Order: sequence, then structure tokens, then C-alpha cells
Amino acid sequence: MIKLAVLGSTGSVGTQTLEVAEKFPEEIEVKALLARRASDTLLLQTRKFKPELVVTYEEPSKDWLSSLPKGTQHMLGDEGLHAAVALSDRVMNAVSGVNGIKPAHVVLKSGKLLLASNKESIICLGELVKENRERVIPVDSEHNALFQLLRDIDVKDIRFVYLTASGGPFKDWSLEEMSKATKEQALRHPRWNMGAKITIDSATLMNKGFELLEAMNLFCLDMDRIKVVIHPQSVVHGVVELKDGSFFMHASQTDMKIPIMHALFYPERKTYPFERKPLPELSPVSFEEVDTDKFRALYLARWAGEMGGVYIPVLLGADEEAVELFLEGRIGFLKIVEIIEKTLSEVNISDPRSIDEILAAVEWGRAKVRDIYEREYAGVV
Ligand SMILES: NC(=O)C1=CN([C@@H]2O[C@H](COP(=O)(O)OP(=O)(O)OC[C@H]3O[C@@H](n4cnc5c(N)ncnc54)[C@H](OP(=O)(O)O)[C@@H]3O)[C@@H](O)[C@H]2O)C=CC1
Ligand SMILES: CC(=O)[C@@H](O)[C@H](O)COP(=O)(O)O
Ligand SMILES: [Mn+2]
Repeated sequence: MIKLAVLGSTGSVGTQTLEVAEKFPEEIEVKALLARRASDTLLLQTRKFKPELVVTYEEPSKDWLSSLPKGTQHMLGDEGLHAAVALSDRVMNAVSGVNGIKPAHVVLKSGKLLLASNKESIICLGELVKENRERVIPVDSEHNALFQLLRDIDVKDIRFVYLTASGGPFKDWSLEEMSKATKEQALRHPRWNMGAKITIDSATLMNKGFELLEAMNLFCLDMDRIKVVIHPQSVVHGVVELKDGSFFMHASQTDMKIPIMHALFYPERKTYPFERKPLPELSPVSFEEVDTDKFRALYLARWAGEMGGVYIPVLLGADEEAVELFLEGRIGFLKIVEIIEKTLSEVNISDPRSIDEILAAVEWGRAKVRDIYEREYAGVV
């Protein structure tokens, strides 16, 4: 029996993880659920799965607590996080954005298996991730695909590894059109139904920049071995080009429950218990070059990756804050990346040497974006 904790259980990946778990009641026991708010969704999940523990970061109301099923204990904050990890042997980290860094750190230090959906943590905990490679199973669709492909390939035979990008909603828009893009347009991802933060990152292509840094840490690959290619259908999730001219591709219908199920049971394979699409419905499959002049986020992520050290957590914090400013209607779409670039150009703090210093550097990036916003953008949308 797999003892599972789901961190970020109420979000897009969290709920899909529970959809999979529900199909395998004999094999998966949900021991703990964790989310930020004591929401109705979390309460319903708790009543359905009856975990030993439910954790929130927000103080629940008396009504909410009294509605918990018998046998489910509630804990608050980081104390609850540690208890949730202790109860389980596999932990799905589906907390969004930089809030997922601390949970990943706790899991990596615990000796438990990390099912890594949150990518921000993989990007900024590079050394710890590399030291614990055998206990990290990627869930991000491209990395889960590459994880499956790379296990059967000799590193010396690899020419390039490709991350596929849908191109987001603005793939074919001009910069002029993108400068006027609304929040609603940016949140309309052409292929995936995801949380707001990653959806905006997909629209700027910062998501793919993050995935490049994620792949470097997960697979110990040099940056110049990793390419990004536009693949509008989101059916091929990862590609490995070998020196002999072969391309190995991993494909599946566009459904996060496939990599989630793979990670939940790895190394065992289970039968997909949801509706399948026949192969012809997955066609056509096409690839295009990325327009890096239009999607400068990719360049910035590569640059931060080359600089390394403090530039990585600063990039993460700056992106989180700039995306929030856009979602609050305070800055235009193209200003997200512009303000991140300005933040990176003003870095004057040292490389972090501990988790606390990593989190402080993330906060520095967030605060610097707010400073730059107040200085140069406030009142100008
Ligand atoms: N969605 C997808 O298809 C994919 C997502 N990912 C990655 O997976 C992660 C999750 O993404 P997604 O599911 O889309 O995100 P969502 O925004 O849909 O869900 C976020 C979850 O995190 C919880 N959360 C937010 N802040 C905190 C906090 N401070 N403490 C504890 N819990 C918190 C939320 O709780 P509450 O509901 O109470 O606010 C919610 O359960 C991200 O890092 C994303 O990049 C990767 C590949 C695909
Ligand atoms: C489902 C998943 O893995 C996302 O990270 C996805 O990659 C987002 O789509 P984009 O390819 O548009 O960034
Ligand atoms: Mn992805």
C-alpha cells in the first residue's frame, strides 16, 4: 500500500492526483492533505479520503474544524507540513510557485520519495535535488517524459534533449498585440487547464525557461544540450536526439493524469483508468522554431542559468511578483518580462548557502519588483 501525502491538494495537479488515487483504493492510501486555505474543496476532499491529517496555512473556522471526519486531525502551517511528510512514503508536491520550495526541501531532507510537480523548488534546490536524484520522480509533463526516455539511453549518445512548448495563447500574436493582451486572454491556455501562475508563465514562455533550468538539475545536463521547440498540439512531451540521427519521442494524450499516475506508481505501470483517445486523434504532430525575440523570457532564464547562484532564486521571486502585478491589472503583459529583466540587472546580494538564504533571495526578487513598480510603473498600465 502506497502511503501518499498531497501538498497543494486543492489545485489543478492536486485534484488530478486525487482523481487517480480514487481509482486505486486498494493500492493508495491518502494519509495527508495540505493546502493554503481551509476551503470547501479541502473539506470535501477530507470527507471523501478521510486522511489521518489535514494541514492548512490559514486558521480554519470552528465550523470547518467541526465538519472534519472522525479520525482526521488538523494541524497548522509548517508543523503540519513536517507531520504530513512523516506519515507518508510518497509526497506529491503540487503547491504552486515559490511557496512550493519549503515543502520540497522538507521532503528531500526526509528520505521520502518526492513526486515533483512544483518546478520552482527543483530549480533553486539544485544541489539537494542532484544528491537525491534516486528519490525524485518528475511530474511536470516534459520532465516526466524525459525521465522515461533517458532511463534507456546512454548519455554519451545524446546530441540534444528537447522540451516541447505549446507556444501559449500568444504564439502567433505580434508584439504590438501582446502589449494589449488582457488577463482573460493570457489565462486562456490553448491546451492545458492549470493554475493561474503557471498559465501566465506559459503565455510569456517563462514556464519553458523554468523547465530548462529544471531539466538541468533533474538530469544533470548542460544547458547547451537542452533545446526548446514549439509543438502546438502538446502531444509529444519530450524528445531526445541521438548522435546517430534518431529522435526518440514520448507522446501521450494531453492529460496530466498520465504523468501523475506514472509518478505515483513508479516503477510499476498501471492501466490508465480514464477515457483514452485513439492514436489518429492525436494527429497532426508538428514542430516549429521559437521566436526568441518575441519571447525574451527564454533568453532571461538561460542567462540566469549561466550566471547561477543568487540569480536563480531572484528570477523565481521576480517572476512570481511580476505575474501577480499583471493578474492584479497593475502592469501590461509585456511588462512582466521587462520588470524581471530590470530586477536581474540590479542584483547586489550574495549567493545563498542555505535554505533560509535561498528563501531570502526569492523575497529580495519579489521586493525589488515592487520597488521598480513603484518607481517606474505605478499608475501606468
Ligand atoms: N497544473 C498543471 O497542469 C501543471 C503544474 N505544474 C506545477 O505544479 C505546481 C502546482 O500547479 P497547479 O496545480 O497548476 O497550481 P494551482 O494554483 O492550481 O494550485 C496550487 C495549490 O497550492 C496551494 N497553495 C498555494 N499557496 C500555498 C501556500 N503558501 N501553502 C500551502 N499551499 C499553498 C493551493 O491551496 P489553496 O487552494 O488553498 O489556495 C492549491 O492547493 C506549480 O509549481 C506548477 O508550475 C507543472 C506541470 C503541470
Ligand atoms: C502540463 C505541463 O507540463 C505544463 O508545464 C505545460 O508545459 C504548459 O504548457 P506550455 O508548453 O505552454 O508551457
Ligand atoms: Mn511542463
